[in-house]
Amino acid sequence: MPVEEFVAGWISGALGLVLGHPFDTVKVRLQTQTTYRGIVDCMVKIYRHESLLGFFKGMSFPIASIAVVNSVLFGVYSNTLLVLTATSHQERRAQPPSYTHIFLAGCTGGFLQAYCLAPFDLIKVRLQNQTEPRAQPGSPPPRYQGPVHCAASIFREEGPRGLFRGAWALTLRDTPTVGIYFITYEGLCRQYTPEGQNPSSATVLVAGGFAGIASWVAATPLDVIKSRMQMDGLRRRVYQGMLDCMVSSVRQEGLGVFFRGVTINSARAFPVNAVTFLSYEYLLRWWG
Ligand SMILES: CN(C)C(=N)NCCC[C@H](N)C(=O)O
Repeated sequence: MPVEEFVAGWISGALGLVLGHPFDTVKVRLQTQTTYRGIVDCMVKIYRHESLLGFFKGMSFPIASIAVVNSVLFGVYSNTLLVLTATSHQERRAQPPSYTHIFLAGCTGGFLQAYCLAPFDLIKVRLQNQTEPRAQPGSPPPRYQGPVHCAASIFREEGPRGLFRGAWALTLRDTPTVGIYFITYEGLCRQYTPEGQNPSSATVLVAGGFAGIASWVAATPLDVIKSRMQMDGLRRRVYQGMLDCMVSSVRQEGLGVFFRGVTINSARAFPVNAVTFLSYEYLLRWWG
């Protein structure tokens, strides 16, 4: 099994993650809290109360976990294509796989990465939602004092299954949308690249960026539900399950609730995935 795809997936994912984390914090707050009037209001409040560091809350765990999550995503995607089409990454420009194969390989990668991602994503969302400024002498400490403390507290208070809260919504969010992610990327690269050649850097950047936007727009409804399920149980359980969360969110906030955070999600998705695909492609060409 070729391992380069796993390593390239890890490095490219880490670069994208650092670039996109501040946007991600704003998105999570908008999806789960009702105190903000919009993106700008949320950004100003975070900056005023929590300083620039507020935007980077909850980033250390995703950085540590990206090695597993993104390498599973890209590694499983590429190796599934290898099984389906008997072509390696280098051979795929000359013998392009069908869109059905790309979609199936993307869904497989999305499904498996969701399981690795679930506990890390939960901890990230819980930490991002802590609105207290950095600990100051005399002020009460925030509920979670860091990722390890957060993981241990969830384990103690909610049991081992608590670490997988929201995992179903996450799996449903990622399985089809990662298929969309790779189809959009490949489709755009093929459109703007002469047959048999490698796409140029500009094409990779644009195709990666739009793949990010297309997949995140499709993912936003379940992203909202996933974030709410992950925050549920913090004080008391509000939702009986995913369906109950959907129904009560729509009852209280209307259908628009499914598109909470879609603008910031898209603004984040473009640069993150442009950089992710560019570094992924170049690392593989370099090693190839
Ligand atoms: C819509 N979804 C779930 C995706 N497209 N997932 C693939 C990876 C996305 C990238 N790490 C990011 O954080 O944007």
